[in-house]
Parts: sequence; C-alpha cells; structure tokens
Amino acid sequence: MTVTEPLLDVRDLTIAFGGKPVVHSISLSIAPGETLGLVGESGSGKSATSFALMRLLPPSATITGSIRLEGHPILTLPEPQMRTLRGSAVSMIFQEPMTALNPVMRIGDQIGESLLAHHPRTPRAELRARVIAAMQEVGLPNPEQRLRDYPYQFSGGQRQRILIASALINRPRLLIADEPTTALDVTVQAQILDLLRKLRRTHNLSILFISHDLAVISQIADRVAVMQHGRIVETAATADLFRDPQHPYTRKLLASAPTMQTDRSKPLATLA
Ligand SMILES: Nc1ncnc2c1ncn2[C@@H]1O[C@H](COP(=O)(O)OP(=O)(O)OP(=O)(O)O)[C@@H](O)[C@H]1O
Repeated sequence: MTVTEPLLDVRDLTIAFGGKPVVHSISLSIAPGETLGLVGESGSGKSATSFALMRLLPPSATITGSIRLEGHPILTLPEPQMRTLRGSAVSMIFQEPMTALNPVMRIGDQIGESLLAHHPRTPRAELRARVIAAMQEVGLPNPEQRLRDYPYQFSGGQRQRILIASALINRPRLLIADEPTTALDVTVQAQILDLLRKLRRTHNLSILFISHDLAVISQIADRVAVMQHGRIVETAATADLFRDPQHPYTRKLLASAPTMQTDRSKPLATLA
C-alpha cells in the first residue's frame, strides 16, 4: 500500500434487505489517521453500512459494490481471512456497551479474550500485563484490582472504555464507532470523545464515527459524510460543511442542532 492510498475505500456500495435497497450506491474513503463522521437520521442506513464494512450483515442482505480495507477486498475475501482482519485491522464499538459486554464474565477476561482471538498462545503473564496496559490506556482506574470486576460494577462511561480497550487491544488501523456516546450524559460523552482523540493521535488510528448528532461529530471528525435515505448527499471537510452546507438536508441538520454555533461568518471554536 502506498501512503497516498486510503485505508478504507468504499465504492458504489448498495445494501438491500428482501430486495429493498436501504443503502444506495454510496462511496467514501478514509485516510490513515483520519476521522470521518457519518451523520444522518435514524434509519438512513448508517449501521447497515458499518456492519457491511465488518462483513457482519445477515445472509438475508444483498451487497454489491466494493469495499477495500488496506487493499483487501472485504466483500469477496474468504471467511478465515476476514476473521483475521476483524479485530486486528478493523474493530467496532457500539452505543450500548452493556449489551456488547458479557454480564457474567470478569472484564479482564473479556478484554483478554479479544487478544487471545488473534494471539491464542499468549503466555498468561503477558496476557495479564497487556490487559492491564490496555485498561490503563483507556483511563480505567486501578486496573490490577478492577480486572476481576464484572460489567455491572462499572459506570456507563467506564463500560464504553472497557469496550474501547477490547476493540483496540490488537491495534487495528480502523475503528468503527457507531453512536459510541449517544447513551452517555454530556460530561461523560466529552470524556469519551477526548479519549478517542488521544488514541487517534497516539496510534494514528482511523475512525469512522457514526452519529445522528452533528454537534458531536463536529468535535471529532476531520470530514463529514451526510446520509439521507441510504444515500450520501454531501461530503466535506467539517469546517467547510458547517460554514457552507451545500445540501438542503445538511442545512436542516445544522438548523436542528440548537447547541451548535451556525454563524457561518465565524470559525467554529470546536473545530480547532
Ligand atoms: N437485518 C435487517 N433486516 C431488514 N432490514 C434491516 C436490517 N437491518 C437494517 N434494516 C433496515 O435498513 C434501514 C437502515 O437501517 P440502519 O440501522 O442502517 O439505519 P441507521 O441510520 O443506523 O439508524 P439508527 O440510527 O436508528 O440505527 C432501515 O430501514 C432498517 O429497518
């Protein structure tokens, strides 16, 4: 792969369920270290798109077009190779961490399981050290003691940190974050966004950040793709999108986000 090649390159991706298209010929790309925001209202096809990138859509879905991740053709790759890429090249975090965590498994074992899925022969002491390091990196307090705790013993924000630790322990190059802060209150949301920004910097991580909330996206994305009814109607650098939205739907999204500064004559403080 040359440095100019995108990490993720999606062309003309169409997804249909029962013959009914829900994603229509979308194209997008993400460069190494870049964060692309994907915004759109509920049902616009954001999650279907993200599951297609992981090749985790149910067999009932018909998918056409192409998805290349670090040059790998995701839609035609044999399943064993795809399993290798999941976790090690691309990982995903979701809105509700509680449902993604196993409630009866200690969190240290859950984070360790992600590592073992790709490195099954990791010696026990090394596994423990890697889990503790991963917990430290995402800001979980007292990792040596807390790795024996269960998910219910953590707050919502801490549970999202556990999932982030799990998702990143194999150092994937792309993180798909599907509404990762939607279930959290505003203060905790800001902390998780801070953490993602820090991890992006430290690891040159690319992020596909999915949200219905343009105000949240503006705090993290370098570029934004706006999705409506399964189509990407506009893609622009975040600052440009806010200053000069081209599509009527983008303008509608901007207008319906009252907490956001939409005065186009001034740069957005949050985009610094
Ligand atoms: N497994 C499935 N079977 C049938 N239809 C599906 C399936 N998954 C998604 N859909 C349909 O695809 C469309 C897009 O859904 P999707 O979940 O991708 O939207 P979204 O933008 O992520 O919305 P939300 O923010 O509410 O999750 C919806 O009409 C949904 O009902």
